[in-house]
Formats: sequence, C-alpha cells, structure tokens
Amino acid sequence: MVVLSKKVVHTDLANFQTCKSTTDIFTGVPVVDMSDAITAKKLIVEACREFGFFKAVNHGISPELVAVLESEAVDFFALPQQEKDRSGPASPFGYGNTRIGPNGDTGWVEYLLLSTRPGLMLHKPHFPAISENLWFAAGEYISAVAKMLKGVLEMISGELGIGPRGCLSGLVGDEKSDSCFRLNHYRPCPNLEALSGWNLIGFGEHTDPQIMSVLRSCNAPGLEIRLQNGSWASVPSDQTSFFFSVGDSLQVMTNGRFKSVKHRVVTNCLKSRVSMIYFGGPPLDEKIVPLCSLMEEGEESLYEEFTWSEYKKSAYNSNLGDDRLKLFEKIK
Ligand SMILES: C=C1C[C@]23C[C@@]1(O)CC[C@H]2[C@@]12CC[C@H](O)[C@@](C)(C(=O)O1)[C@H]2[C@@H]3C(=O)O
Ligand SMILES: O=C(O)CCC(=O)C(=O)O
Ligand SMILES: [Fe+2]
Repeated sequence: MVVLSKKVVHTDLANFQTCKSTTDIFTGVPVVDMSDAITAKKLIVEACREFGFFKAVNHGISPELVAVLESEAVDFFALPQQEKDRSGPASPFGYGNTRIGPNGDTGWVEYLLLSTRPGLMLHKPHFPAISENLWFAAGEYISAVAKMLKGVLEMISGELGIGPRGCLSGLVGDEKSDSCFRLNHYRPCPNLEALSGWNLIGFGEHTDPQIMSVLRSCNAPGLEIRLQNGSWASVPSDQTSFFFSVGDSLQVMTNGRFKSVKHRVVTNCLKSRVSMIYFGGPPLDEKIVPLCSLMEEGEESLYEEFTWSEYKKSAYNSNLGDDRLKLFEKIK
C-alpha cells in the first residue's frame, strides 16, 4: 500500500488547486434523445437556457469510431514522458503537462491540443509523438462530431426561429472555422480526499470561449458544472453519450438568453480519466454579435462588438477562471 505523508502532499502538490470533496451525484442533467428531432430541439433550447449544458443520447455516432480514438489516446499518454515532451510544450497546440494556457494556470492533467483548421492540423512534423493512427482516428472523430454539432446548432436556430438557415451552424465545421480539439488525460491522483477531505483539481473552473463544445469521456467521474444557484454539480460519467456546453460566443449571439456554463474537472484517486473535446469556434474574422433575427424590438446588445479573433486574443491574456466576457459587457 502506498502511504502518502502530509509532507509529500504539501511539497509536490502545492502548485495545484484543490476543492472540497462532494459526494452528491447530480441527477438533473438534461438528457436529449437525438433520434426524436422535434422533441430534441425543444429540450436543447430549454437546457441551454437553464444549464448551458445537456447530454445527447441516440446521437448516431459510431461507438467504434470513439473506441478507436480512445484506445489511440490511451497509447499516446502511455508513451515515455520524454517522447511525449517532444510534441510540446503546448503553445497553444501540442502536448501539455500540468500547465494550462500561457498565464501560469496549472491542473492535474496532461493533454494534447490540436487545431482543426486544415493547415494547422496537418503540421504533423511539430508533433512527432503522434502516430499516424492517432491522426487518422482524430480526423475521423472530428468530422463526425462537427457534423453532429452543426445539426444541434440547426435545431437551436430552428427552435428559436432565427435565420437565415445556417446562420449558426455555418460557423462551425467549415474550412475557415477556428475550432480545436483536445484530448485530456487525468492520471489517478494521490488520495488527498482520504487525508484531508479535499480533492485535487484536474482542470480548473472556466467557461469555454467558443460557440459550443462537445465532450465525451471514458467511464470515470470528475466533470462538474456550476448551476445557476452557484453550487457545483457532479455530472455522472457516461461513455456512450456526448455532453454539449454553451460557450461564451453563443451567450453573446443569443444576447444572454443562453449562458456559457462554468465547469471544472475534479480528479479521482482510483480511475484515470480520458476525455475528448471538440470546441466549435467560428472563423477568425467573424463578428460575435447577437443574431438580429432573435432580437426583440428595442432590445439592445448587452455586449460591445468584437470579432472571434479579438475575443480569442483576450482569452489568451486571461487566466482560466476569469470572467472573460466581463471586459466586453456594455456599461449601463
Ligand atoms: C488559461 C487558458 C487556457 C485556455 C486559454 C486560456 O488563457 C483561457 C481559456 C482556456 C481555454 C478553455 C477552453 C479550452 O480548453 C481552450 C483550448 C480554449 O479555447 O480556452 C483553453 C485554452 C488553452 O488551454 O489553450
Ligand atoms: O476534460 C474534461 O472533461 C473537461 C475539460 C475542459 O473543460 C476543457 O478542456 O476545456
Ligand atoms: Fe472546458
């Protein structure tokens, strides 16, 4: 048995944030059956208004496609540290280990962050540790998930009665879209919980800056979302489903009708967790403004006008947990 002394906890793990352990499993995550399109679009809009988050089942994505990518990801993270480091440090793309972003954020996580923009995705020589099989599996997975996300955005615009067709879905999954893809690996962590009642943070609280993110993880717990009442809710893992989160850009495009969801990952001392997230972002020069067909008469934008490129730049100057939209709110 490995005994972890208090001293080790204080020295080796001092750079990582912790949070008070919660044992409650949240049972209120909205579940959307994608095979019933009429009901699905209503539920999606309701969920985006209330939680900025929902789980999609019967989504039609091949489990084999997902399993192959997961297995390639597991093999990648099992490589010797030196080998993985040859594809890093992430800046922002590439292999990263415990450092998140450029401004000193840390987490108990190692990851691979890739751009899905054709030119950047193909910059394989920069990432020598990524095998042909992993590139291929990631490419197939990204195409399938981007298509699913486009479908969800179509449903949202249909349900909200906004047009023209493709005004939302046309922004993601296109050649010019600035989307990215991330594989995260949370190693099992020292059992801090037993020692102190606190857990290590794998990925600190934040909102995603893009339009919508699509997350799939293996059957290991850890993802938490912040509810409107301010409490943290632990999302039960489900490796057969996809979790959709509203990002800051969609909050602006709906003029605050949808709220980007704060989320974080808390580590687990027993199971390692592998997650794969597709962040659907718009083209760099796209203006992020409320969709005019959604605005009621006399309604004003809550935000100053900005492009995705400006927002991204500002995001990369911020820390993970910052309220990034605050800088762009109109002062009343
Ligand atoms: C600390 C940071 C990491 C991040 C860029 C940032 O400066 C603030 C936003 C972070 C985030 C969160 C969602 C995604 O994981 C991500 C890729 C993104 O687009 O914004 C990360 C950025 C990152 O890890 O590079
Ligand atoms: O790994 C996860 O489950 C979530 C990570 C996340 O929120 C992110 O990478 O932006
Ligand atoms: Fe996130």
